[in-house]
Amino acid sequence: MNAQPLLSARHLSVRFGGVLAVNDVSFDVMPGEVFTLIGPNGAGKTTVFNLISRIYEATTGELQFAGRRLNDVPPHGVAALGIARTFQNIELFEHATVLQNLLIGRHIRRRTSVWSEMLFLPQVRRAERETRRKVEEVIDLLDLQHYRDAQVAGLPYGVRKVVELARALCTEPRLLLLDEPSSGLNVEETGDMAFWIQDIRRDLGVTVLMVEHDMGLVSKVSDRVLAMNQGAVLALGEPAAVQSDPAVVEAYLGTVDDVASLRRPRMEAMV
Ligand SMILES: Nc1ncnc2c1ncn2[C@@H]1O[C@H](COP(=O)(O)OP(=O)(O)OP(=O)(O)O)[C@@H](O)[C@H]1O
Repeated sequence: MNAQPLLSARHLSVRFGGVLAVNDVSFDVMPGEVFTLIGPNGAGKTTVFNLISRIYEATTGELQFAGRRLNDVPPHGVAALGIARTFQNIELFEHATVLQNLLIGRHIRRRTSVWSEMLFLPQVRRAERETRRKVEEVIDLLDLQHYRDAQVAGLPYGVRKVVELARALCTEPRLLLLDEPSSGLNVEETGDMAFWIQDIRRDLGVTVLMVEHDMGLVSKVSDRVLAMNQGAVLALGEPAAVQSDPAVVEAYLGTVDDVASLRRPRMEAMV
């Protein structure tokens, strides 16, 4: 693994009125890894994503992406830097086809000017061919051939999640932010999602930063996990170590005493 982090967060804090949504959070995401944020509801995970996407402004702290300070980049400049994201609630053009959604997603990579587009100059034709090639590569990778010309609105929820993933990949990101990729999926679809994430990392070399609640998926695909609670970092390390960390168990289930009292009735029921 390369020694330079792709994404670096230092002492990030965000305050919304009286709520300290993110409290002095620091972490590095290394190139090629799958790094996952976990934590109970309201822990601050989505706020961290919104800081990286530049939707929110940090109250204090710094973000760097590929050695560049992110704090000064406007929200519309983030994708062009090589950061793509999916959302907890899918955000696609419902009345367009899968292919059209992917072509729109790809469009931000285009470097051709309006004039050259109007005149359909050779560089525009080249860019068009390259766009098609990339979109078809993503369709093949995520096995979407069957849905290429289908309207998004008519697709099952699980397929729409994969289309959203595909659209993010069409921008050829270096960092992919996945906000709860398993939300709304059944067990089988969640298993498929784990394979897609592993394929994306292996075949495209894309670094993944994910927020996820499903611990099965987290354990399967993550290299490292950062657990948060009430805005602050609780634990950082390999998935199994973080999940068994007493502070993490307590944050999810209440105090250690609460956990013990939850267990007792079941033990008694067994005797
Ligand atoms: N725009 C906002 N204005 C005010 N408070 C906010 C805003 N966004 C988030 N918060 C608050 O910040 C805290 C952290 O919220 P956040 O959505 O980041 O948590 P989360 O860990 O992503 O939770 P979940 O797992 O439920 O999505 C919560 O108390 C939330 O109410």
